[in-house]
Amino acid sequence: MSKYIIEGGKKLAGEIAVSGAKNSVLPILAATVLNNDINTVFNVPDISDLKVMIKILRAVGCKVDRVDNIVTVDSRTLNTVRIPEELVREMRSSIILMGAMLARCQEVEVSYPGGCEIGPRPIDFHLKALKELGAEIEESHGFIYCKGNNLKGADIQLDYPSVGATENIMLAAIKAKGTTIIRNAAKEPEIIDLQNYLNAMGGKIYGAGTSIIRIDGVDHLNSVEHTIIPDRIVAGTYMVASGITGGEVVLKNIEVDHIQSIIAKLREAGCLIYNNCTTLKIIGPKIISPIESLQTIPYPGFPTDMQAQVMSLLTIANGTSIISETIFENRFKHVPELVRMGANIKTVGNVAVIKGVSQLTGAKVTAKDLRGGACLLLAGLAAKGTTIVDNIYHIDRGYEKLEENLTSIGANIRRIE
Ligand SMILES: CC(=O)N[C@H]1[C@@H](OP(=O)(O)OP(=O)(O)OC[C@H]2O[C@@H](n3ccc(=O)[nH]c3=O)[C@H](O)[C@@H]2O)O[C@H](CO)[C@@H](O)[C@@H]1O
Ligand SMILES: C=C(OP(=O)(O)O)C(=O)O
Repeated sequence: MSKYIIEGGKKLAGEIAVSGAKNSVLPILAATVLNNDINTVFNVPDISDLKVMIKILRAVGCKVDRVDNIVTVDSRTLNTVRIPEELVREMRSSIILMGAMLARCQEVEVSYPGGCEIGPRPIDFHLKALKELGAEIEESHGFIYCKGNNLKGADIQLDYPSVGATENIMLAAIKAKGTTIIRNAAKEPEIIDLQNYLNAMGGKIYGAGTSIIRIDGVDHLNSVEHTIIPDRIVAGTYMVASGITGGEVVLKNIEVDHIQSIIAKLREAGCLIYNNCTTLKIIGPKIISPIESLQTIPYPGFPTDMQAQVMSLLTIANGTSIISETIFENRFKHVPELVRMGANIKTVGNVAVIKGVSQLTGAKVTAKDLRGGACLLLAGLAAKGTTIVDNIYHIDRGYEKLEENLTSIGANIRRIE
């Protein structure tokens, strides 16, 4: 198993260009199966989840070419509606293929998805919504068989603004007869990116970024070229790297509007942040201030995908911080690992109380999920001595050239296989 070895205590300084967003590229690549044509996607991050998505697309017969960060998918050769179980289980986003394949082939067979171990992650909203569009769904032995010869637009009320369910409905409804309305839709920037991709294909979708999305079904979808938005969570992770090391880091290729909630909390922690629309400089404080209350909330609230990374910063704040994780039931698996490094954190249910300590110390710790792994790496950058982070395949799911980027701004980090 690959590991990171980090010698902590180096101030980071320099410039990093942020990659394309994982949580945008995966649904958009799933959407390439919608038409019978060739689609090109730019600014694709080099992460392991992308490799899984490419394998899935090839497994259903698409021809996929990847040159640097450009991926071309020829979906004219799609030849099966069965998505291989071993690939679906590797990655949560594979479930988004359900809506896309249903729209393209009127049929799909898929197993329950994988993803981070951050809670049960049910897909009942997805299945209920697809049924409302007219799909017939059977579930047995962990497989879902879905048929939809005659999908019809529907008025769908989501119980929660689920990102994945909103995406699945957009994909399934794009070719349905008539109009679909999604109420209480997710408003994340990745939903807007998906709408832009689908509309460039000839879709008629309106309202992404608000809580009501309208999809007017169309008959034909054409070839498309699309550039993925910058990854707001990768940007946030590098911002914490600068903050926790008292560094001075400039980030390029960001969308400042997408990270306002992260900027606000890092300012509360004492970081100095200067930005224009696409570039941001973050200077870490000499003394990190605690954050009295941080709650993870659907966009534009503070993202659950940044909870662990900000917790690492608060472990060395000058006082007590409180974090409430409201999206996922089990997203504190990094806590016992941070405690091994000398952090003082107590959790009660979905609330973590973090009493800042003056210094973390290097230790051998294990990544339990993607962002929790990134949080341990960040803690290692600030800790005294050597930190070994095990199971970094979790981190590889979502970060491109992480050790190269961090080394280029002064970190002492290396990967051993
Ligand atoms: C709202 C939110 O922040 N969503 C995050 C979620 O998206 P992802 O699409 O994975 O999850 P959802 O947005 O669907 O889930 C939000 C909440 O709804 C529940 N739920 C969801 C679907 C369903 O059918 N039934 C159900 O009960 C989930 O258990 C969770 O508590 O994880 C991604 C990866 O970490 C993040 O990038 C997204 O920002
Ligand atoms: C948990 C994450 O991803 P996934 O939903 O793909 O597991 C994440 O991006 O933080």
